[in-house]
Amino acid sequence: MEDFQSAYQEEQERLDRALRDIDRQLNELRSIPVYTGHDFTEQVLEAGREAHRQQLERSIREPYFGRLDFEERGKQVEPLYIGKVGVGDKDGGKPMVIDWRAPVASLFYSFTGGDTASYEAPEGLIEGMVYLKRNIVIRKGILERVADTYNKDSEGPAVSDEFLVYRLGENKDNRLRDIVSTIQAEQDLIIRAAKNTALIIQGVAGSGKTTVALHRLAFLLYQYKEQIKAEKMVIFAPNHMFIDYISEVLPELGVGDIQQSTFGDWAAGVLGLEQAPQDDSETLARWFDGEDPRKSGMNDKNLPGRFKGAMAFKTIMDGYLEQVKRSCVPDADFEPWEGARLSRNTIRDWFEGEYKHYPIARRKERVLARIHRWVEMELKKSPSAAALKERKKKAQQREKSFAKKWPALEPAALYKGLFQTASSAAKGKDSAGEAGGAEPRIPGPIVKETLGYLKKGMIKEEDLAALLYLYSQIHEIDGKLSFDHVVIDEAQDFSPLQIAVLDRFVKGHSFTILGDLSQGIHYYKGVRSWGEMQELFAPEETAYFALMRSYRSTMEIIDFANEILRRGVGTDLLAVPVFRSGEPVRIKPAAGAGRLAAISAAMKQALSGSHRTLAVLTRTMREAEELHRSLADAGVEANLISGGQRQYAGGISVLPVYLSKGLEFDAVIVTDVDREHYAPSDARLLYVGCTRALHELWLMHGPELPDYVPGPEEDAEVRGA
Ligand SMILES: Nc1ncnc2c1ncn2[C@@H]1O[C@H](COP(=O)(O)OP(=O)(O)OP(=O)(O)O)[C@@H](O)[C@H]1O
Repeated sequence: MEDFQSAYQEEQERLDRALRDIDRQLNELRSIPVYTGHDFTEQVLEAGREAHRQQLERSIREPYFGRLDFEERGKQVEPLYIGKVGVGDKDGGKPMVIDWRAPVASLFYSFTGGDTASYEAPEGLIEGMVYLKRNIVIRKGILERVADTYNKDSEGPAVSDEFLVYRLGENKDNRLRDIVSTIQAEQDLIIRAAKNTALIIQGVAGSGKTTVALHRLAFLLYQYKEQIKAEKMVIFAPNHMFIDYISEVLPELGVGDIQQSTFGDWAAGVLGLEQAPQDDSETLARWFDGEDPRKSGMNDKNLPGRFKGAMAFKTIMDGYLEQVKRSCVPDADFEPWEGARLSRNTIRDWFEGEYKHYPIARRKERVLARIHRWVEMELKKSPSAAALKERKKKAQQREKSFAKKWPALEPAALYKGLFQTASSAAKGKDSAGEAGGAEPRIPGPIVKETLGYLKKGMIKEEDLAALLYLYSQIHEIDGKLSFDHVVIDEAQDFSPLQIAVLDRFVKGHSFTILGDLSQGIHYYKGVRSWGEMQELFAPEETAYFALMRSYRSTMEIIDFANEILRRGVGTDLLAVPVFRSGEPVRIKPAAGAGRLAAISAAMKQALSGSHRTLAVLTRTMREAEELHRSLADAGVEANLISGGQRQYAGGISVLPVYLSKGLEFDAVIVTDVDREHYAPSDARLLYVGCTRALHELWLMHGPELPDYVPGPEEDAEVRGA
């Protein structure tokens, strides 16, 4: 106790000094008149002062969150204070606060006990000894808490989780938050991994994947500030509501301007589509409301989304593109007027020889421009002004009609051509080889269905990766379209082709790809193993990480959800909980006439404590709508969340499980947990629902629980296990 008091006293004194110093620096900066003139050098200096002012203003509210006493070999022990923003000493000496992204700050995260500690600095490996690791909570300039997670002199555990558990026990509002003060060693490795590597991260539910990805972006911007720009980085998220949910983290970390998009929106922009095709949420709604092709005997290879996302489909497209290239140049000489002729062989030589290294649409452009130049040279040979005028007119018309003889080299036209060729080949009008249909071929039902809607001018989400691939083969991907770094969240729902296509838009395979195979609920698309994505890169271009610890939910909830996975999926990707205990999982009957009353009672109880967010999860959108209506009739107010939703408001939400992916709530009530709603193949879906809960989980069940759900008595066993 005495120790604690002296630590608190010490930190209070140090904080007072730090705040006085920051305040003095701020006042000095504020006393310099703001420059509004036109001198460029002065403008740059003013921008620098403004950025510094903003940093100090952020810093004065919470200057730092951690302290590490480190003795670098051969030097003296020094207390290092670590904050979200680095603050220099007023007199230009040692920094008063070290930015959490600086090399030395990595020790604060990576040190997990032991006699020596080391970190990578630009000048090489620095070794030494850690004496103290301390978490310090400061809010609005007031010291609230001091907690030592390591003290070399104490007898306690090497590094304690106490502060982490305190942080995890807090209730959440409607936004994801930064975790700079409690980043764990295994997360820090990912955050600080080198830029030019395709990182593939398998992380159990609640292991911090989304959070880690956002911190990694902030790290990359700090570490590689000369090479990358915020506006050239993108995070692909599953839907707009999720983008809203994560929108606070980057500003909290002092980072702005990073693009946040869905794959569909971005693809629509590149392809020049007026709007993104049928939103993923519509496909999901249809799928979960009953249109499940597995029921009509469609297998994995015949599922359009899986087929069109496979690398075998790229091979088929490559075959077709080769055919287009071969037959692209019109099989005719060009004759601008009688007596002048450019042979088809010359034109083909230009196309296939000189311009070979250009993408195909560029080649066509170049050839047509060259023909035009040739015409101009020929025109100069005209015998008279009248002949010149006459020839010019004719040549203009004939150049136009010659250009029209070329096929339209645009992704949509080529894509349709591919399916038309495949259709003719299947009808035996054409040989399989000429159809670009060298094995493997496009399955007949997919050809028929796709052609059906392409002819009506429609495009589906499942076609986007292929269209972008064709785009990348036809056009140059210029600087405007390329990225410095790409983050893909919920990557288990991405196809290998999507990643392969994105690879063409990103420099140096600079990817952070995160997902959880146990949450792969989109059976009609996505990957079944990370190997499918690793294969896209050379071994030295990629690295794989697994995050097994789950930080979101209590031990009771994680043990319960693990059991669903163990029984229903048979996977060994089970989450390891942080030692944080809470309420037992409640499994209550709620069927027939008493269903609504039971759900309302559970909601009331779940909200009786300090919980701020509650989700009531149904299996389908239709059921969510019905339940929301019934609750409103009974006077219970809640937000209904549907597919197109752009914002997440917090409070009480009613939504289908599949839309809750990526989100989290203080308490979760999953309704209708019975065999009718959750088939044997739905264990992953139920797992997603259960792992959304931070502190409390309720399962409201019908007559018979699915086999993979532990019953009320068994749950006690699961907990005791
Ligand atoms: N090191 C940490 N310290 C404190 N909180 C953490 C830490 N890591 C993760 N969390 C918290 O755990 C929760 C889950 O994080 P996040 O949503 O990023 O996980 P996820 O792996 O993307 O989850 P899911 O796959 O289930 O969507 C968040 O509340 C986050 O703040």
